[in-house]
Amino acid sequence: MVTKENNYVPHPGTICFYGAGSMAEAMVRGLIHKQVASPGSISMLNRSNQERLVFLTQQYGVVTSNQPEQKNKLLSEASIIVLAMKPKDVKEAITSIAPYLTDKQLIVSVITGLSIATIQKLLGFQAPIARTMPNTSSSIGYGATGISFSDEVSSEQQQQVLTMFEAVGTVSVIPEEKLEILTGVSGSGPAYIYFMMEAMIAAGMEGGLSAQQARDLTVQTVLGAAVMMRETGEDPAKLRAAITSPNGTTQAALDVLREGNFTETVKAAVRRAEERSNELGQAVKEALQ
Ligand SMILES: NC(=O)C1=CN([C@@H]2O[C@H](COP(=O)(O)OP(=O)(O)OC[C@H]3O[C@@H](n4cnc5c(N)ncnc54)[C@H](OP(=O)(O)O)[C@@H]3O)[C@@H](O)[C@H]2O)C=CC1
Ligand SMILES: O=C(O)[C@@H]1CCC=N1
Repeated sequence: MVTKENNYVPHPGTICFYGAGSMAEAMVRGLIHKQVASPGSISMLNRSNQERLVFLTQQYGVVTSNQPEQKNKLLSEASIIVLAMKPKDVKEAITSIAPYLTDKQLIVSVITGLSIATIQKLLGFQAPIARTMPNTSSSIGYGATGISFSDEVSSEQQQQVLTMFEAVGTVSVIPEEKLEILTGVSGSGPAYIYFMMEAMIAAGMEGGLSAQQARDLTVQTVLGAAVMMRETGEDPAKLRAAITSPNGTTQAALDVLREGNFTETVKAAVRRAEERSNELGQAVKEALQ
């Protein structure tokens, strides 16, 4: 593999998001809110959606573009490039920006399943890469992010990445091969909880609560359970046992969940997300061969 240089000197502290969708916005919102980066130091680039860029500029005051020349300049000048497009768009997107990047810039990927080796292959040089798996709760400072660093990432760059993600939640630095199962737990995880909440709200409304009451009660219940687990440090099974009176309502409800194979179903869902992450990465890899 080759190293690479060009005539641009990256501006320290500038972050360029290549891909301006849900995950990029969640991070930008968190970074600005926590004052880890100023709006003027952040650029957000996409393929074509102009309306989206207008919204992002109005909402966050960041620099945005979908114009090739301006995009290439913003990419060349950024010290950190965050890759935030869907796996299906990766090949075209990364190969098209590779000529404007150098190994002096840090690449942060939030792309599901895409390995460090594949990103370096697409770039054509040995870039320093932080492969991450955040989740959308980063937008309100409650994210949970897994990170693996390539050997080329300096300790100063590692610290920059940790600062970025710790500002928007918790961080687990883990070996790259564990990022897939982490995706199944925390990357996709918020969606499982929302799914459960949707069902609780629907049941509450079907039983006669107003939509607002069902929503408020469900939100407070999930919030209380999460905070309880964090604050007490207790095993969830013990917290569950404290609610479950013998022959009471909770036991009756949990019996219904068991009849529906609740534990096995949730585990299978997490493992399927892990497997899907592998499949997504493999598809990009195969497209390169
Ligand atoms: N959403 C989530 O909860 C999480 C997502 N991720 C990962 O983050 C990545 C992004 O996901 P998400 O934000 O949901 O996706 P979105 O579909 O919301 O956004 C994708 C963005 O990529 C842009 N894009 C696509 N192709 C190109 C290209 N060739 N050049 C420039 N920009 C391009 C799109 O631009 P345009 O609209 O103009 O086409 C759009 O702004 C994915 O890989 C996903 O796996 C990781 C953790 C959690
Ligand atoms: O569904 C996806 O592919 C991404 C990865 C984690 C959350 N959303």
